[in-house]
Amino acid sequence: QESSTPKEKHEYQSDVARLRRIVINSLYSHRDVFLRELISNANDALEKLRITALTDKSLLQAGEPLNITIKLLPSPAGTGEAGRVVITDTGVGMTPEELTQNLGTLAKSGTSDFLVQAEGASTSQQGNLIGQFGLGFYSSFLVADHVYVASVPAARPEGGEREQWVFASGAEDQSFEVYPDPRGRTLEHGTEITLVVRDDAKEFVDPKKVKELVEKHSSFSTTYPIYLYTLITEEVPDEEASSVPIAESLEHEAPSASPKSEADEDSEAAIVEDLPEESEDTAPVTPPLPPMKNVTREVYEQLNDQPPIWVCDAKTVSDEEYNEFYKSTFKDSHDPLAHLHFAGDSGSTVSFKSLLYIPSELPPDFWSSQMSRVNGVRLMVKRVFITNDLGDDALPKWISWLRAIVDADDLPLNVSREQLQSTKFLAQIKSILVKRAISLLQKLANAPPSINEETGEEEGGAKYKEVWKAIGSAIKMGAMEGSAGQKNKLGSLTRWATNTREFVGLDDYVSNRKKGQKQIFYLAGVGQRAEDLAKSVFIEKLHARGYEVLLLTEPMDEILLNSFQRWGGLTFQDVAKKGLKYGDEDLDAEADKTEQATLAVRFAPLLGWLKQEYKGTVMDVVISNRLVTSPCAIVADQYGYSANMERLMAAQQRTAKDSANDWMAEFARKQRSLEINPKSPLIEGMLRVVQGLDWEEDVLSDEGDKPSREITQAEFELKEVAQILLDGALVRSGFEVSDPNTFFSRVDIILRRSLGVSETAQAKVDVRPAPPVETGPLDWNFKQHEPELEFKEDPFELGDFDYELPKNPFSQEPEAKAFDEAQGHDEL
Ligand SMILES: Nc1ncnc2c1ncn2[C@@H]1O[C@H](COP(=O)(O)OP(=O)(O)OP(=O)(O)O)[C@@H](O)[C@H]1O
Repeated sequence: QESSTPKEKHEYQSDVARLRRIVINSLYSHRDVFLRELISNANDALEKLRITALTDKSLLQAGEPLNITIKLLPSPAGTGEAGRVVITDTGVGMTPEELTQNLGTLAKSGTSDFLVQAEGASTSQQGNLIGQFGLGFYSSFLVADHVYVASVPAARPEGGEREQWVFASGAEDQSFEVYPDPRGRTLEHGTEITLVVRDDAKEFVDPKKVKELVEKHSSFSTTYPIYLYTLITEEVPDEEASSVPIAESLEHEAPSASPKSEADEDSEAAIVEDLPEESEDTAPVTPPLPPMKNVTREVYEQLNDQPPIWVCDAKTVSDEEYNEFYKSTFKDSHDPLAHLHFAGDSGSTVSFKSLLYIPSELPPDFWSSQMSRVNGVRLMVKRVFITNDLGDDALPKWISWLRAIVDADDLPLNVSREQLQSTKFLAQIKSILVKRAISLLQKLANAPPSINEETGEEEGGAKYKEVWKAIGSAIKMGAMEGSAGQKNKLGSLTRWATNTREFVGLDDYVSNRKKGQKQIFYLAGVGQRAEDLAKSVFIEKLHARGYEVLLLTEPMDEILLNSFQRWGGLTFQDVAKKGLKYGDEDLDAEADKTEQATLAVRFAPLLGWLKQEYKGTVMDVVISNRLVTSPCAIVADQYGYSANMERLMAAQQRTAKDSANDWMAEFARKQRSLEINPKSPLIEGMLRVVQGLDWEEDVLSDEGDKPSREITQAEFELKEVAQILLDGALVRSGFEVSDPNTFFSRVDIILRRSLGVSETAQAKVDVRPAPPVETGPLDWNFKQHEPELEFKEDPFELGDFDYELPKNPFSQEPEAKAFDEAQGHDEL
């Protein structure tokens, strides 16, 4: 394709060069995808033409063929090329401007982000990433050194004629050329892509290989015929060179004289048996061989003459075929997790066939994108693509991950989306798809676990684990915003981790409840791991008693559960809040009551003292029924925030600051109680100290917050312990301590006391300051190894830092000098 016409040279957009490099680098072992990509582009161009021709009749004359042809051509001798693959479609084609724009730049959104990600990834990760991004035209360079794209637009450009132009580029080039095709017009309209195949990719010029690839990747992906054009050279008798016409000479000769194929030999063997035996001396007459010559024929063979997959009988289609069809149609490099193939009736007398797929992950922009009208439903009429934009009848956001083909039999071919919308068809289709997808999910979720005999792996229920991992959060979203009917079905499909099991449905939880249990217990900790939540102080007694607790780790979990209000007749109970009932309290009611009454009397002094101590911080101090080993916990009241809710609210307030929220948060913070564990030795110890104090009368006569009486050393120390106990309870219960510095200073004192170390002794601080400010010029030419900065030995003598600790009035030691900030800095 040498041209004498002046060629316009264009630099590739820098992103294109980067993408081509990644494609070529990472996909060497998946080179064969190039054919799928180019066929997919050809299919798109044909669809585009057919659809625009519905409104602009001038674009397509009646009877004009819409098809794709793959030609495999040998290369001229001595060129060093392995051959050429030429893929031609009779689609919309491109103007010279479109050739430059479409093939020289990347218009895809998110390209830059993708490139940054891909460049930082390993080669195999790159392969995966690219699979998701879509390779498109640039995959040509996986097998070709040079690519020529000749194209004629179907539409006449404004004020001009339709011309055939060429886009040409080498695999290594930083630029490409666009010029009028020196061959003139060879195409009516459409695009012809010529790949000059590299020597190491010569397998792709082999018809057998190409047939195999089309069968594997593309046979179902286009409804337009794909033809394979090959040149076949055969040896045939040369009639002209023969004096006797061959047909005539054969008439007189024995069958063995004709050039034989293997089949001929077989049939001849069969005939020989029927012939009368010849005497040994009758030698067979050997006829003269006719002269032969090589004849090259053009052969067109349709590669996709089978009907599209969705109209086939499901029994005749293998899983692999379903998966291949999915990957090429929906441009996904991963197999789908499940499919459903069914025929239906829309309810408005339109019958249709449909094929649904659950992809292996949510689309990358699932959470970030606004509701998109265009999603993964491809609407066809009589096998011909109509639209993938269902307008207002697009699938709801929660299920927009669904990939589906819907092919209606009884609609006119030239129907437009607007016309469809005026009928009820689209709305009916949408509701049928959602219903069917939910029933597919239910089937997977309820499949009993079974063992695959070949692999020995668990199947059935295991498949749903994969599905849940991939789209579980979308199912939760559906359960939250779906209609009442959907809410229950989707709620049944949700799965949770618990303290005893990993993957539990709500129905399963309910049937596993203990006698008398009226609550579904849950504990929420957004962003935490379920196994860490399972160790929470709030679960210890429930766990020890054998109750199951749902562990919620995603932000919407708690809101979702509360939106159900009840499940299977049980209410939901946050175990970090008041109101926890085991349901068997009545069984041992008398014994329990007596024990509670005894404990209440015994611990009354401690409860009273703690209530006084924590006044304004917690609402109440009570004896706990939920602790086993931990000494205490902070429990939110019904209207208070659990630690989880408090964190969520705090995150929200950072974005939406308003005083009503602040007020609410402050109110909620106060709605909590401290529960103490009467069985804990620490609590027992505190009780003993309180019993030794003489404080009750003082407090009763006290009007202010601070008792007017003298505080003894024992009470002072108990106050410190009480503060640490409260902060510890907050942390244990997942809350934040209000002032971590004070908390740790207190811990510090207790540690010193237990070690017999002075409570006021200061740490010796000896810090070498940074050298003086650099005044010399900046050296931009950094050497690989910069010389080490030199410091003088111990250049400054620093004064000791003092660290202020809360002062203990009972300490026998002289008071330490307070840290003077200004003085400290002066010294520096
Ligand atoms: N055979 C063709 N006929 C007409 N236009 C084409 C053809 N092949 C490519 N194009 C144009 O070139 C553009 C870029 O093609 P490319 O294959 O790189 O990306 P894409 O098809 O948009 O995306 P992807 O293939 O990744 O889904 C296409 O959007 C289309 O406009």
